[in-house]
Formats: sequence, C-alpha cells, structure tokens
Amino acid sequence: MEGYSASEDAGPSFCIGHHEADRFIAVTPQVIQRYDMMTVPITTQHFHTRVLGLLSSYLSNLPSPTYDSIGTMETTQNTRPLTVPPLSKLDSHLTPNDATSQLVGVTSSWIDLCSPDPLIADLSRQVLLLEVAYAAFCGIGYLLIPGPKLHHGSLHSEGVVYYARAIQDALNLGSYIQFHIWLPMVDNPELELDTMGDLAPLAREDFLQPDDGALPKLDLFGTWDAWDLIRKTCKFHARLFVALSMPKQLPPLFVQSRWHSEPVHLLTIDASAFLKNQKSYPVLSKAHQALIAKLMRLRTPPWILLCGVGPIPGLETGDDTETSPLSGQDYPSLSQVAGSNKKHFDPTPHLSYLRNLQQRQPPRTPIERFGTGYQDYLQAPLQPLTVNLESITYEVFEKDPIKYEWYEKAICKALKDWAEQKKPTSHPDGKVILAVVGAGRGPLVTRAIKASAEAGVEIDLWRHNETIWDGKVTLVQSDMRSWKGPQIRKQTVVGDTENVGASLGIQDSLLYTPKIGDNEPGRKTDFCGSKTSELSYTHVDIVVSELLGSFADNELSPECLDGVNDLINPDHGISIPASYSAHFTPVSAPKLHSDVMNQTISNPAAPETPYVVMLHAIDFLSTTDSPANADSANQNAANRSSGSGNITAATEFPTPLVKTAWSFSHPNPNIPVQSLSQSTISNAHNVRQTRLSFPAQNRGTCHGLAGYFETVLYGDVELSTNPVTMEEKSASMISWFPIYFPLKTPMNVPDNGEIVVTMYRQTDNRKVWYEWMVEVFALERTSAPVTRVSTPTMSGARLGSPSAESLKGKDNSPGPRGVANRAGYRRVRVGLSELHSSIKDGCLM
Ligand SMILES: C[S@@+](CC[C@H](N)C(=O)[O-])C[C@H]1O[C@@H](n2cnc3c(N)ncnc32)[C@H](O)[C@@H]1O
Repeated sequence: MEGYSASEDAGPSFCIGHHEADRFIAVTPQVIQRYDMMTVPITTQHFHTRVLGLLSSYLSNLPSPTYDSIGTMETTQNTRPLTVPPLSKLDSHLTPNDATSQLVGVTSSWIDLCSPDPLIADLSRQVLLLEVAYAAFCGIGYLLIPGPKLHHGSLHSEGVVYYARAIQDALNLGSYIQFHIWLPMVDNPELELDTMGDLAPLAREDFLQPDDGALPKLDLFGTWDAWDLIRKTCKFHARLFVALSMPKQLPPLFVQSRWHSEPVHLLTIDASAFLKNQKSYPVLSKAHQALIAKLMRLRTPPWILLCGVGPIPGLETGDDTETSPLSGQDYPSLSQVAGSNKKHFDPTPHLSYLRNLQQRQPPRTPIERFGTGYQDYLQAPLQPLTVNLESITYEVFEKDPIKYEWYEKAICKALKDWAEQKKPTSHPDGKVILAVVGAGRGPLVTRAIKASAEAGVEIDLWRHNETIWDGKVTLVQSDMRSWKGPQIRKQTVVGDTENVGASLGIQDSLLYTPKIGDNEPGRKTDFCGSKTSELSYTHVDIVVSELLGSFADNELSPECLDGVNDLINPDHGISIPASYSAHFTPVSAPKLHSDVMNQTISNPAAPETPYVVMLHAIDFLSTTDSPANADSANQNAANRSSGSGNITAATEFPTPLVKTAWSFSHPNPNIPVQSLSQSTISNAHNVRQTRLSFPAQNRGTCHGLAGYFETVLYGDVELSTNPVTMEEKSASMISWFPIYFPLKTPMNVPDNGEIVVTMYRQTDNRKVWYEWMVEVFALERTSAPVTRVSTPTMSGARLGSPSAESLKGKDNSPGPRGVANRAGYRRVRVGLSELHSSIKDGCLM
C-alpha cells in the first residue's frame, strides 16, 4: 500500500516463558528475570509420595476385583472410594505472591485420568481437582494440564472420555482459570512412556485387556481426536485451550494446519527440538520457524514455553553471568561472532534465539494490517439496498490498493477495444456513454475519467458531477432499477415547459442541482430550455458497477444489474464486471463454531446466518495436495534446512479444493419478459442451485463452509478472493473478507471420506437468501480392490485404492459423479445436516 513501510509494522510480539519439569524453588518476580512468564508445579514431590503411599497401603488391603452377580466389575466393592486428604503445607511451594500473574501452574503428570482401573482414574481425578482448587486459591490464572494417556496395553483412547469429564469438573472449580491441555502434535505410542512413580502402571491387571500382540501405530490425528473429544465434552468451553508441544520432527503440513485451526494458546518447545548451527548455537529449522510465524499471526498468538533449556541462570545454578542477548539478522551472525573480541557467553541462548526470531518476523501483508482485530470475527452481512453506507465505510473501501487499479485497467481495455473494433456508440457525437451505477463517493468515476484519458477515447459519463471531475459527469440520484437511462439531445425544438426530471426519467427532487459557481456552465438552461434541441433516451455503452459481496451475488448485484439490463446498448454494450461466480469449500472452524453457538443464545437465527469473516483459524477439509507425497516431501526438505533466512513456500499449508457454486453474467440476454399482470417482478431467473462433492483426505470435523468469489471485470482483468486464485488474479486486494456458512451441529468426517454440499440461492421476489445442507459419506469396501486402471470416474481420480490421492476431485463434479462410483467401494452416508436457511436475514431487494 502507498506510503507503507515495513519498518512501521511492529509485527507480532512473542511472550516467552520457561518450564522446568522439577522446579524446586518458589517462584518470585526476581526469579522470572528475563522471561515473560514461568511454569510452577502446583504440588511437590512430598505430595506425590504421600499419594503413592496412600494407594499402596490401600491396595495391599484390597481383595482382587470380582464380578458381581450381574457380571459387572464396576461395583462398590472394586471402586470403593479412596479419598485423598487435603493438601498440607509440605504439599505445595505455591503461595499467592506478586509473581502470580506471570505464573502458569502445572498439574501433576504422574496421574492417569484415563486409567481403565476405576480406582486409579478416580484417585487421579481427586489429585487434579485438589490441585485446581489450590491453584484457584492462590490466584493462578493459567494452568497447564498434561494431556490424556492414550495407550493402556491393547486399549487405545478408551479413557479419554473420563479425562474429558474430569476437565469439565476442573473448569467449574477454577472459574477464573484458563486451562491448557498439553498435547503432542501426533499420537506416537513409542513416546508415551511411563516414568517412575506414575499411577498408570499401577492399574490392576483385571481391568486391562489381554494383549492382542498388535503393535500400536503412529496416528497422525490421534491427539487431535482426543482434543476434539475433550472440547466437545466441555461444550467448546471459552476457557479451554491447547498447549501444543512442538517436536523436533514436525508432522506433515496437513497435520500442522489442523492444529493451526485450534485454540493453541501455548506452544511448548523442548530443547531437543532445536538444531545447532555452525557455532553450536541453538536454532530452529525453517519448518519450525514457518509454523511459529503462522501461529503468531493468529488473532490470539500463543505464548511460547521453552522446556528443558536448563535452569534459570543465577538462581537454579548459582551462575549469575549477565550478558546481553545476541541480536542481528542472521542469528547469531558469524561476523558478529568473528568481529567481536569480547567472548560472548549467553546463559539463555534458546531465549535469545526466539527474541531474535521475533525481530525477523516478516511484515504483515496489507490484508493482515487492514484486518487487524478482525481475524475470525463474525460480521453480520450488510443490507445494501435498505441501509445507506456511512462515509467512513466508503473511506475504508477506498483504501483498497488493487480493486480500483484493476477497474481502471478494465475500463481502459474496454475503451481501447471499443475504439479499435470501431464499434458504434450510443452517443451521436461518437462518445462512448459510460455509466457508473452504485457509485458511492465516486472513486470509480475518477478511475473511468483516468481510463478514458489513458485510452484516448472520449466518454460521456453518467454519475455525479463535482468540481474535481470538471463537469464531465452527469449525476443521476436514484435507484438504478428505476433509472430510464441517459439522454441525448436531438436537433429539434422542445417546449420550455419540459422539466428536467421527466427528461431523465426520474423525479425532479432526486436531481442534483448545481450551485451558482459550480462548473456547469448553463447546463440547466441547456438541458430543459433549449428551443432547438430535444432530449431523448439512449443506451449506455459501458455500465460500470461494484455491487459484489463476499459470495459474489449476496449483495444482490444480479438483481440491481437486471434493473439496468435494458439500458445497455443491445449490440455492443458491456458490463464491467462482465461476470462473477460464487465458490466454497468445507472447513473445520472450531472458534467460529463456538462464537456462533454463543450468539445463538440471544439470536436463534445465528446458526443459519452467512457471516462475513476474515478467516484465519480454520482448516480446509478437502485439499488438492497429496498428504502422503507432496507434504511429507516438502516437510522433510524443510526439516533439513536450518538457521535463519526466508521462510519458503515449501512450508505452505495444503491448497484447498474450492469449487464453483454458480455464476452470473451481464448484460443478461436471458431475462424473461415480465408479465404485466403481475404486481411484482419475477426474480426466478436469479435462482441457483448446486450440489458439489469434496473428497476429505483426513478425518476431521466440518463446522461450515468457507465462501469466496471471483469476477471477470473485462477480458483478463479479474478480481478474486478465492485462496487458490487470489494471488494470481488480485493479490493484496483488501475489500472483501470471505463468507462463512455455519452448520448448527458440527459433522464428523472419516478418513478418506466425502463431503457433499447442496446449496441454493432462493428468492421470493422480495428478498434473496441461501440454503445449505451437508452430507458426509464414508467409503465402504464391497469387494476385493480392483487393480486394473479403467476410465476415471472423476477428474484426477483412478479406480482402485481409495487413497487420498485418488479421491482428489479437481473438477466441479457433484456427489453422483464423485467417489461413489469407484469399483469395489460404495458410499455410506454417515452424517446429514439439517437444511439451513438464511431466509430470516435474507437480503431485501
Ligand atoms: C460496494 S459500494 C461501491 C461504491 C463505489 N462504487 C466503490 O467502488 O467504492 C455499492 C454502492 O452501490 C449502491 N447501490 C447498491 N444498490 C443500488 C441500487 N439499486 N441503485 C443505486 N445504487 C445502489 C450502494 O448504496 C453503494 O453506494
């Protein structure tokens, strides 16, 4: 944008904390030192030992579990409550003090809320709740809760519901505390190790399932699944967040993008995730840097917790060496090191690295700067035909660095073509008659005048006339749908009595009357008082409009332009835009879902309202990249490179599969003749419907649809908000945020599933609204896989294995031509949403 310099953009600031698994000292403001915050265990080793002792003596007196007469083991006999007594003085170092606001409390990791043994699970629950209650008493505002244990012998993820239920209790107990569930990015059973003193191995054999010998596998979405269950059980609680642990080897980008859509408020980075540069300083790989950069651009950027990076200098080691952290573009710059005769010793190199990384964050893009504070913020749609926009709103529109440029380019091209093709104009003088309809404060008029000068083609411009336009423009103040068109003078005599309004086809009172001194010499007299000429209606050669909404037609551009359709020169007339189309793709959007649910309390129409929203924390459920190939290849490359430098495209999240719902073109030769016997004008020709299928490579939850638009202004001049084409067609355009169609109830999507969306644009001739419905399908094998490759059933797909790659739909094919027809498989519908309708908040015509 003009006048913008990257240096003005402070970029995101990093809040960095220190975590030590066994911190023995009481944390005071002096201890925190150069960090922004610090973790502290709620209870001590003393408490741990006390609970283990209690359990041990209890178990030694407990007979082996037995089934009762009905055949259940969940009896009082087996689950007799063992009560953990309240915390004593030695059980916690924590006391309310001045540092409390900078502390993140950590609950015990040795408990096992998911244990299949009800005794262990209940004991764990008691420990957690005692700790939460004590943290609340001390005024702790943030808690880090170790995530659920997912593997118990051959049982997998069985106890997560118990864990979730305990978290729900904890949320009620610590009513001012923000809870962060600490999770690895993927479920890697090999890394889920029990350590000395853990309760998990104490689960009684009787409650475990016999080992089936099958080795548990790495599950890329295993921990996300657990999180999904926890937050659903807790009804998307507003104080429940993710603390995400960043491993040394990052998972594929499609897993990263899933976490990016979740409320990750803490990002933990272990010392082991760092690489060493040539000078043995800790640095992060490019892939890690890229993920951090993306997370830091979220509406609520996560705090970073450095784990296991050594003790706090001077306090936990007795070493109080103080050296200012290194800084520079390339951390740590070799020249800095080489050129310095002072020996650097940095006691907190990981922290210095992150501070330096913060300074190297790329400047925000124009749309990010423009949309600050609007990320993932739901905005109610406009009523453009019934509510007048305020000047400030226009001022915001007019800041767009691309839209007006592109309109000028399109008008210029259209004028040049007109002249080159020697097309007759609607004006007797040969001027091209151009009307800007819906001109707002007139920026498109200014652009039309510039385009005319640039193309060297004279125009007769209809809109409004102010001094800056040098009287070149004719203003008509009316709804464009009641305008009868421009008028030209014919060389015959007209009577004095003819009034201006009649000549323009609208009421006099709606006309702009130039003040004395306005640059319109004799215009009024000329216009109606000439005795030598007569005014008659003529056509418009080029109609320029910008009536587009985030979903192209949602602000009723089709209906408005229908109103001027007959005014356009029938032989050569042009509309800029010539056409526009609506596009969408299914998304996981947990934050938007919970916001919509909150709004539903006061507004029952909320879950059936399409919202304008700057989408950030979302994950595309259907993508065009092959997760198995492209992503992991990119990922490996990105993981290998280290140090500083630019973050490359190899770290981009997968490209969404965005399909076209429908389109509109202008002028429209197919508007049916309206019946004179009807009091209202039929709008049936602007109804649309579509049914589109989206292969979903990975399991997830569909919360709604992300909608976009594309428009052809003229020739190859196009605007787009579609994330797939925006960069190529109109990068940096800021005028439109996407649209979001919510689902009342989120829908689970299985791995290799398919999402089919049916959508309508409806009208009752008074308003326009949308209806949408989502179906989810799983693929079920009906016979042995077919190895022969035969005719593709959909573009980009082959018969045979229903791998994510083969499920990709690059075309716009709807459900019936989607994955269903693959030999050896059939589609099984596993989910069906209700038919959502925005009729209550429909756009008034
Ligand atoms: C999105 S704004 C665009 C304003 C300006 N052309 C620009 O690009 O900055 C659309 C404008 O069209 C006007 N508008 C919408 N429907 C109209 C109609 N039926 N007749 C006249 N003006 C209309 C609105 O009031 C608004 O000023």
